[in-house]
Amino acid sequence: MSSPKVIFGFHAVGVRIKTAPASVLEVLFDASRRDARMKQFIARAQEAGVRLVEADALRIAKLAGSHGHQGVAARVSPTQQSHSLDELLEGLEATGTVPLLLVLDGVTDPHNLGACLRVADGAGAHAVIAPKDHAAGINATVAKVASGAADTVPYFMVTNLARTLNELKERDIWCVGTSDDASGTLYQCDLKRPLALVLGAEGVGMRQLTRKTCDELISIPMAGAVESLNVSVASGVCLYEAMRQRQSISI
Ligand SMILES: C[S@@+](CC[C@H](N)C(=O)[O-])C[C@H]1O[C@@H](n2cnc3c(N)ncnc32)[C@H](O)[C@@H]1O
Repeated sequence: MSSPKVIFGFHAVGVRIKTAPASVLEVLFDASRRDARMKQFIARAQEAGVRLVEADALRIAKLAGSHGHQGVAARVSPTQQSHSLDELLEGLEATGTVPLLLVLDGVTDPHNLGACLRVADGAGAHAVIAPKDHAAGINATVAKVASGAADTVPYFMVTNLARTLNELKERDIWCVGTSDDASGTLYQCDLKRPLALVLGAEGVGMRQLTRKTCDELISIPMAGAVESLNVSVASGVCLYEAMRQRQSISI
């Protein structure tokens, strides 16, 4: 995963300071903001020993390339993803951890990818996997929307998604595809086993080959007039159902 050179927003910058302070080259903050959130942010940055630079909102907006910076932006060096997908899976196997993976087949909108990473982090997914072609990479917008999860959830972009799904199946990871026209539902599906949840692109859903490669297809019940959910919302519904089943929490 190559991280952005500039990240912005309280969450994205705060998580980077917390998880990889050495990669933070400098943090620019809007010196005219004197509110409690900014004061707390500055105190934590000082505690972590990162370089703080006072700046005005215009300079921060220019650096961030966006007005959604909340008065905070950071120049960061890329954090090297320390492992490959294989190494990650072997690590899970070695520790007896049941894999929970989110596979996104062609999600191109950075806001959707950011939201998927955020919910993957929330639900404890071990990685997000996407094809190299036809998918968004991690950029500053993704990092901002992900609120720090772009630094905590490994994102693997693979050359051939169908081949990767077959490799997951060889490792006994059950590949569950999601589509609003599938006859089985999420709630009938056993999500406690080693699992890859496969979601499709914003407009067209999963590609045919991806669909065919899945072990099972499921739908999320829709009670209203709208046919489908946004992909990040669907990711959240599926991942949290997996989390609920695994923790045997009743809701
Ligand atoms: C906006 S939807 C795409 C809808 C598209 N018409 C299709 O054929 O899947 C994006 C993705 O979210 C997931 N999704 C959305 N609503 C769903 C539902 N009701 N059941 C299962 N998956 C759903 C699927 O993975 C879908 O590919």
